[in-house]
Amino acid sequence: MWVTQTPEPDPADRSRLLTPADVRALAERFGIRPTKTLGQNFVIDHGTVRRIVRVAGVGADDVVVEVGPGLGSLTLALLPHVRRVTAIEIDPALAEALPGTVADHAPDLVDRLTVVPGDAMRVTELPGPAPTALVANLPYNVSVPVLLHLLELLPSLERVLVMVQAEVADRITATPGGRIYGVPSAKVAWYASARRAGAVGRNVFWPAPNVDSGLVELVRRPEPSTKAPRREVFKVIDAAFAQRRKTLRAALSGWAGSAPAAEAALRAAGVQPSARGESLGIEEFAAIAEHRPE
Ligand SMILES: C[S@@+](CC[C@H](N)C(=O)[O-])C[C@H]1O[C@@H](n2cnc3c(N)ncnc32)[C@H](O)[C@@H]1O
Repeated sequence: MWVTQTPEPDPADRSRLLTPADVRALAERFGIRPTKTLGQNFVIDHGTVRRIVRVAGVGADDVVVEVGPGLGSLTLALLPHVRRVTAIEIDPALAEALPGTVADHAPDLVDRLTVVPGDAMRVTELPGPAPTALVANLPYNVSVPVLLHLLELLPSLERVLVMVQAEVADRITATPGGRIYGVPSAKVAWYASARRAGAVGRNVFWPAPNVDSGLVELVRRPEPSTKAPRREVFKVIDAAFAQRRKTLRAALSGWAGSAPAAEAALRAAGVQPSARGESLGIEEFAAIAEHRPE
């Protein structure tokens, strides 16, 4: 269940959150040297994790998936407010350490936590009740594929609040017609409506990344009504943006088999063959996929 505003947490919650000194001490204790390849930038700012929880609007009925709990900064902020947190962590040392950290900082909440060690892009099922929300500070190098994989795998996810690189936040939330509208914007639109939900500076992390971050909120909506399977629609999107400066007639000729076949599919879908992919919404991509020549 979604509440429009989460009440301010009890001030006692603050003592459960990780301070900058806690984060460094935990990393030291577990021998964690943050790596760029795994996007390991840990949040050291109480205000940021509390803000993420507040903007996510999660409440006592929510089963939250968190990707990349790291040392537990966001996990500890989430646990007091929700029914369960299922945390998927690829780094075995971090996955192993997390229950102990939660037991130390919030012993009464450790029963609400399930840690799933592994790659969030490869999970095929999750233990426990169906998740209702994804709330995460995503690893930046894989944020879009992780998001798309979990939206597809977990139809019960109603809402998502993720922190991603600012530029990626712009791309996910872009609407047709602009220069930054592209594959992430169109594919995410298959599942959800997206909006920017705030900016976050780089200094809230240890180590600080070279870029600022942005919050993105997604709200699940019905998939476009089309007879074409999602994979086919995504093939059209990939082809349209692989050569985004070309007309759709040219860009989709490989997908359709020839330029005349692409033109026929576009006309049947009510799309101008001289248009470019950046002008199309998800419904139009779905209509084109539906008219793929036999
Ligand atoms: C940006 S850090 C966020 C850590 C923590 N949530 C925080 O806010 O301090 C990203 C985390 O994702 C983990 N990670 C990276 N790639 C992953 C993947 N494919 N699946 C699951 N976790 C991943 C990293 O090990 C790291 O803990």
